[in-house]
Amino acid sequence: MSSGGEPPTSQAFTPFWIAGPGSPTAPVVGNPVANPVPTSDLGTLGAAGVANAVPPTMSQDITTMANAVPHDDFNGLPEPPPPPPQTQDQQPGPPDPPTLVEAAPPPPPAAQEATSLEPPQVSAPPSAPTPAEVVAVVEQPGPAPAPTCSSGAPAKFFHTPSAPEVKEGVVEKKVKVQRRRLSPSHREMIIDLVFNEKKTSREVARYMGLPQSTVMSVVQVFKKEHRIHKKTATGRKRRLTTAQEFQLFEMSQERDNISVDEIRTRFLQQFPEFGHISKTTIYRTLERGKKGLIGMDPPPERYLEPIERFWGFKKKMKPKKVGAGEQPGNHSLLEPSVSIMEETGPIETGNSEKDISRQRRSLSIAEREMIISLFFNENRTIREVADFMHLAKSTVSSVVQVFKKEHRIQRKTSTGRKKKLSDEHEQMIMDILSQKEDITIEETRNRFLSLNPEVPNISKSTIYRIMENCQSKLRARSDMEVFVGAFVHSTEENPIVILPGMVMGVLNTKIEFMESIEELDHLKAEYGFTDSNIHYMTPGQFMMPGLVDTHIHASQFPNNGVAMDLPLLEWLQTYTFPTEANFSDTLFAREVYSKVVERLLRNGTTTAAYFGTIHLEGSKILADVVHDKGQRALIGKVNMMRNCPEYYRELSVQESIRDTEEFIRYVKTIQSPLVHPVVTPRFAPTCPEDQLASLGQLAAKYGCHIQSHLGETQPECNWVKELFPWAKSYTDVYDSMRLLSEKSVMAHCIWLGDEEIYTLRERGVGVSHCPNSNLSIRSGLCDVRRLISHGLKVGLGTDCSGGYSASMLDAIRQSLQVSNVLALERDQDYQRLTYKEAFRLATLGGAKGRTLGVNQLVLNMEDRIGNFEIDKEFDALLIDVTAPGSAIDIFSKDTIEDKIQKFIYTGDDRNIARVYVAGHRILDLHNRNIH
Ligand SMILES: Nc1nc2[nH]cnc2c(=O)[nH]1
Repeated sequence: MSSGGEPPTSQAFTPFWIAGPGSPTAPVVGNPVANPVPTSDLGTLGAAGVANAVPPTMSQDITTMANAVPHDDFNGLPEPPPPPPQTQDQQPGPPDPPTLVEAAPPPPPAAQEATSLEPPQVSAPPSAPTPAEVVAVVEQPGPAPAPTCSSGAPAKFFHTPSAPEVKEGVVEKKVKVQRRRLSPSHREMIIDLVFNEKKTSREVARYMGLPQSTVMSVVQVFKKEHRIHKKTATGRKRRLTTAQEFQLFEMSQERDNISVDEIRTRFLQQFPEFGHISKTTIYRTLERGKKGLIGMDPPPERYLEPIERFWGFKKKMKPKKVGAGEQPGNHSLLEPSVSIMEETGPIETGNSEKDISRQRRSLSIAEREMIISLFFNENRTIREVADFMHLAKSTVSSVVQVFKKEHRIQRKTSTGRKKKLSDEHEQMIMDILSQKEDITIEETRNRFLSLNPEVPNISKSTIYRIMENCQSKLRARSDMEVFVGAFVHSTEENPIVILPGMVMGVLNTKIEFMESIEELDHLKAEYGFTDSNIHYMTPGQFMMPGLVDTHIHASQFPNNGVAMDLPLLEWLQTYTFPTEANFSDTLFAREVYSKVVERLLRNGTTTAAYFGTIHLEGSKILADVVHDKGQRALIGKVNMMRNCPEYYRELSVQESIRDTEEFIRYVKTIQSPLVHPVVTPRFAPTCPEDQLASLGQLAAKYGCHIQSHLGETQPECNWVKELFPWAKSYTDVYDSMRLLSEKSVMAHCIWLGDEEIYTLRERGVGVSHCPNSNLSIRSGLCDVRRLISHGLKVGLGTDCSGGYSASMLDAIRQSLQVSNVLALERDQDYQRLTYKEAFRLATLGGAKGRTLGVNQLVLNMEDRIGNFEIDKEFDALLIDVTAPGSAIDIFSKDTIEDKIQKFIYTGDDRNIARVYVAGHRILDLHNRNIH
């Protein structure tokens, strides 16, 4: 248990700035709003805290607050200098960075920047913790991730091949690979790379060190066995070969102004067999070309380890088997084809039936596959194949004949006719496959055979076939979804881009293509989808990216819409801490968290950065609920241990770090690509230095995001000055504790000096602008224009329940109103936020600074979500401005832009017809089906 005990039960109400130390009055568990309570912790608040905590009166109105912000915009001025380096003569500094008991592993990339900073060279403040007080983050290996496949198919359908057999005595590694017989695991690897990873046979061949024809023939045999025609079982487009990719890229380089249409025409002239190629494929290839990635595909990670083992692996060569009638030196079952071609002459053959069949039998599997491939795929004649492979024509012909026969007669393989499995047996295999996530084929076979002793054997490829059927059934449900109609999103260059008359394809989790409607037939041909896959949007519908709430307290949802009468510090003690204390009750936690996640999804929030409470179990429940409901999220277990009530605080730094580490590990074991832990020190006043420093280390150790509050109110800022007298600023407190990095999100950031803004920018920190909360509890007017023009990443947050609405549409509107108010107070040149910019803040996020290079999402997920770029995850909302009963009125003269604007200003959840996260439809208004 994290909580420091049960809340006291007195219902008396005394504002905490009136109540003296030792007069803790207590909340009632249940409805803290109806029974507002003072802090029980005034003693720790300190005199200055009390003085500074006096709520700002209404005389501290908009004018004074706005003017209090140092607002020299840097528009038109040279880039501001970076924050000056700290020197010895500066004020007393932060405590020494904590020492780890055991060396922490090198920080993950995102944390590296912060970690590599020099610690401030200043003397320790009076309250500096000793190293022993700082809790060490002890390295413990996390659980190994279960195997997954990049195509998103369940991990159970793939298994890592074991190291292939290698013969000793062969010098060239490549030759060594080619000379061995293909093991079943190699075949599976080939199948996996081609069918699941969509690698070309050339790429696979190069990667595995095999002749391309061998790879092709394995693929061909597999396709035949599984009756896969031209297109693969996934219905996925045919891939370009590396040579074709090069061709496309070279064509694009020939002239500056060459059009994609022209490239396409020329490409199809050169490769008429290709039939159709979409513009998306061409764009994507050109992109890869520009980045120098063509031909550079790294192998999927899961194969690196076995392959490395393979390269370093020396195995004793098996004694060469020489079959009856075979000449030593001629090729045998163990002799691979390449060495035969390179090292031996043609095989001596007689013409008798017996000789031919003996020769056929003695061919290696790879050779037979090569024959098949050359004959069937490359359309060589028997004679050409025989010449090329130094074999007798009759041998080649007999292999071809047998292959033809075998594949016309169902499931007859080279090992002889297989007994067809009964339907019950097939079903049993499917059951075995689905019982365990990461089951291997070998294990499946063993289990099956032990359950059915009457079955003498079953081949791996039969299991593969059953598995493949199983998979295609699974896929059939989630195969490509295609949307036709209007799309709206933001890019770095334009806050709103409207794309009417487009067609977008979504495959599994990602956006596969986005093209003009004229391309529909091409795309159908290329991807093999039909009208049944297409959703045609009505004129009242459009698709937009999912909304991203960068700051929300899930645990404050019970207070949503109440208790707005006190300013931040009093509001926390009176309403918020008592409410959060209730989350020691796990049933209550589940009830609230289910409701808040559903509410957010209904309102189109596909990604959220959540604060939970200090409770470990409750925070785990939040992660579970989010995962179950399919939302993308960062989940934080809150850390706080001072200046908060005794009944709601962590008891020690050790406990805080231990529980937080357990929480991080727990979230990681969920193994969801969507749900991640975020280290969450509540804010500086509630966290002493040693706790902050240990949390900084923990975040670095696990490569976690970090979230907190910064510069929300003036009393809070004054208080921080007193609590951390050594710090240059509030921001410096977090910076000194290694809490600022590209993965950090700081909420509010209203009362920041320029130096603090530079620091945030240098560290790549994202800012969550929470306009509703800033107005509702009167914290101040955040000048977002100032933050953006200084190069900060900014997104929007609802900050429920400081803000009274959990809807991001409300956050958009309030951000515009705050900007309007600022504009009224500033000179004429002040650039208000436009509705388009606010839309971008709520989806992609904003960053004008060129230091970051690209438009970065506050949650550091810009490579995955935020807009409709190809290959991004499909997090999207289908908006219907004509939804029955909605608050929007549409007229015949309304343009698509009017409709979008009306939705932003007057729409609500009734207009959000569907919600998609990572390609999954998790809400459909017509079915009301949040899972
Ligand atoms: N708005 C807001 N600010 C905070 N600062 C510290 N805690 C909180 C909180 O819960 N809400």
